[in-house]
Amino acid sequence: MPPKVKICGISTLESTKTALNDSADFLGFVHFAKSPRHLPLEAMSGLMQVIRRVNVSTPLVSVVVNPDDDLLAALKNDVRPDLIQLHGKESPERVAEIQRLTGIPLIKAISVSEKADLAGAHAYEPHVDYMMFDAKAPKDAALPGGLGLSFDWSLMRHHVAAKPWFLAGGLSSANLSAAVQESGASMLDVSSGVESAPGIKDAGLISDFLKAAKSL
Ligand SMILES: O=C(O)c1ccccc1N[C@@H]1O[C@H](COP(=O)(O)O)[C@@H](O)[C@H]1O
Repeated sequence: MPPKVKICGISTLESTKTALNDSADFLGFVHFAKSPRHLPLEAMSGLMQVIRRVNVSTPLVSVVVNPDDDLLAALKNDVRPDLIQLHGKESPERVAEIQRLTGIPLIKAISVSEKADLAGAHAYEPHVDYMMFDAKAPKDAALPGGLGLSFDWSLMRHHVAAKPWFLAGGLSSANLSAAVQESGASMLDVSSGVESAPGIKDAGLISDFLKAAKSL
């Protein structure tokens, strides 16, 4: 079975069309002011409404970082994504609270640089539908993800998980086969690996990535 793919950091209808034509399994939209992929909530909501007119089956994911209750209320009441991806330093208790507050299925991203980072993942599992494992950002980085950095994929090999998980960080059409082989991932998440410049999605690279993943 080929891995499922989430194309993340989408901000235009053009890249949405390419991703859907080539059978992306999830589409991600980032709301984080420091990101070159940042979408204000109104724009995210508008784009999602347009997408839903032509496609109701592909889950649409709002990616946020340490969201406060006001942002969660806006996501729940106005944007209404299928999933919320938490890509900050949210504690397991906060994730449980976010689940209660929104009722929206969650993806929790964990930053990984060494095996010990994986142990903390289990505490989140009761509160989420999916986990995500992404490379740990450098201390001085402006973003917690979307940096095109990978981690040692073999760390995932013996990870026993109660929830399905995405592998993220520095993936591209050139390395995804090795990443799947080394990590055992059945779900992939990509952003900068399908861009020509930070925040600029490239139709050819999106297509290449999806075709390479679907051919595994
Ligand atoms: O992409 C961003 O700008 C971003 C901002 C804030 C939180 C998360 C973000 N991106 C997530 O990181 C992964 C991996 O990115 P990459 O493929 O290494 O560029 C991306 O898919 C998003 O889920």
